[in-house]
Amino acid sequence: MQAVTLGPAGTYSHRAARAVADGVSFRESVTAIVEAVADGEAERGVVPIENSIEGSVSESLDALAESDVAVVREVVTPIRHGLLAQSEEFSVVASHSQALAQCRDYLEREYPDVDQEAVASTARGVERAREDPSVAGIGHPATAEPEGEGRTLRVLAEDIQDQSSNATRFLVVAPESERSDGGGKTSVVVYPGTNYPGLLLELLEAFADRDINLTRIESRPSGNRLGDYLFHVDFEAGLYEPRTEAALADVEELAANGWVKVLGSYDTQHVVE
Ligand SMILES: O=C(O)C(=O)C[C@]1(C(=O)O)C=C[C@@H](O)C=C1
Repeated sequence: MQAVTLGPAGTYSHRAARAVADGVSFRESVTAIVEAVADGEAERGVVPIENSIEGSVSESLDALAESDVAVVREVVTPIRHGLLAQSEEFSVVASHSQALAQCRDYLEREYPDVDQEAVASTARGVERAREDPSVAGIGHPATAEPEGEGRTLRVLAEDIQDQSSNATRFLVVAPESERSDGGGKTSVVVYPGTNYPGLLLELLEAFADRDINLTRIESRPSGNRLGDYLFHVDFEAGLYEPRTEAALADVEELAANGWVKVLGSYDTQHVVE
């Protein structure tokens, strides 16, 4: 199985993708990854969806809501950041915005005068540090060694994330035709297309009445107008279960003026390294 994920080589997404695919190639954004799967260019895509410190990756949520793909697995992996540079003498830290945010307190405490630069991925920041002595990157410590040509960086500090138990959840996306009914979890996106007192309560009751545990609910702007939202809902039940069918029938009814996108059922895989 071939997968596309966020590049270049050495990103945390790459580490997650390696656990589910034999071959991995790269794109520059999560939107491009989801599009590659939707357009049939790739069999699988691996995108970060949520981090235990920084919360949701909104670009991934929006790409899932906008494209016709299925979710076939989730991968949860610990994120332990290192600070990598040619020497202690740097004036810029370059990394993915999520990684910079996960290390906010550390950077403010240890390097208050250093500028922060958001780049497309942690590996892209490490690449910048390899080329430029005034730049440090934040990334997996193993990326201090280049995969091919290039300078080996010093690992100036390890475990610099603001909470020791930092973890990111990735979703594995597949073509829509591979959507599965089997699995312990299911993801749906609901656009009610209406707004009245108690709407959200009714949405939640559809699951509560069937004793289905929600693991996440996240609202995102629909993009149509201010105050108009769609909801990403993840829950602990499979589409094959009658209680899920009953809950989703209620959800379809309350979204009669909008739409419900069922992304599919899947299981969780924990990847330690
Ligand atoms: O830049 C990377 O290494 C990525 O794979 C992206 C990403 C993210 O978007 O959250 C993945 C895991 C970490 O939380 C930090 C960055």
